Amino acid sequence: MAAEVYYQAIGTLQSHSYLNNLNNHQKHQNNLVRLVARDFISSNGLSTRRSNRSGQRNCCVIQSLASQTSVVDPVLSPSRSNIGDTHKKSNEAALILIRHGESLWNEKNLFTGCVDVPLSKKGIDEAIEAGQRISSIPVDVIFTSALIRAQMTAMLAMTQHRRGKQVPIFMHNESEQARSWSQVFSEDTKKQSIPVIAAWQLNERMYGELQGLNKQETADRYGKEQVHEWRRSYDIPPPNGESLEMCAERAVAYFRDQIEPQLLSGKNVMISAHGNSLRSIIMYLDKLTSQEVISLELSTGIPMLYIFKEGRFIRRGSPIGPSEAGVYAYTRRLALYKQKLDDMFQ
Ligand SMILES: O=C(O)[C@@H](CO)OP(=O)(O)O
Repeated sequence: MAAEVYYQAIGTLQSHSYLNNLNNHQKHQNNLVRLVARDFISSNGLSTRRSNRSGQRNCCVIQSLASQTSVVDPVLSPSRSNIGDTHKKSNEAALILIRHGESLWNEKNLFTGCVDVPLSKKGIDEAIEAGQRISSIPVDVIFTSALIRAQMTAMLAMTQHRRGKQVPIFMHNESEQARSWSQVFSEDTKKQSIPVIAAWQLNERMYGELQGLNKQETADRYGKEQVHEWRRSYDIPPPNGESLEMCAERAVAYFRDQIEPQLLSGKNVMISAHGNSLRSIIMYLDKLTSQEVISLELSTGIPMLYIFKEGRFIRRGSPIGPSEAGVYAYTRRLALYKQKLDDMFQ
């Protein structure tokens, strides 16, 4: 008999907490659940029918055509970690995306774009909480934008990680001198570090002449619809700024050229970036259309986990907390990593 699984019951998929659309929250939540379900289904050879049971509007019922719907993968030891494993080539890796915590300009409701503004007090707390949520997920390499709010978020989050001796270290490759002056001369110390790579290509989309303007005042002046078009349409740029499409050209190209090879080699990657650079990357990962991406909203400081496996990205939601069992059941590799951390810190 075919097994029936409610989408929300697969581990603890928390896509809804990742979304923060103030006006159409529920509608977008349903859309995203459908989109994620569609991807899950296509990557698992399943078919769908919509539940008509009351109270389950968000649940896309997945009916397995196969005899099982297990999300547990073959045994693979965790990739390089501080707990004594050697780095093994693997076709599976974790990918964590985090939009930076609230910045001082988010707090003031100002268009920020490429202006380099730090986190607010609330943003600092959000980054620390994000770190707690992912503290038992392996991270081998970190990519951040060149902007301080994304870098603060990554570093604050990593202060919460249970990684033991590993230390995140910014790579300075901007010149030969920077490279040479930041060299590490101990192989052991190198093994105990997590490279942090800052790339301008992951920066927030450049907001042109809107940078520094108040979002509400701009809507009052130019009209809500015009401002919504500037903020969320795919291919309409704000005055002298980048459209999401333009932002995607550099952010997705960077992801494909620099980040995918890391995942392919089995390294677990964290990316700390921005609302729009991440929307463009998620559009690529989840194969969203230019219509679908309009309703994709990301909250500040909420991490999202993907599993990269056999060339596919499988969205696994946002871990609620470090001990959330469901997240670690996604793959045996994650479960083993967490188990080793638990044993170490007993
Ligand atoms: O101001 C910005 O840079 C961005 C993200 O905060 O705003 P928006 O919500 O329009 O994408």
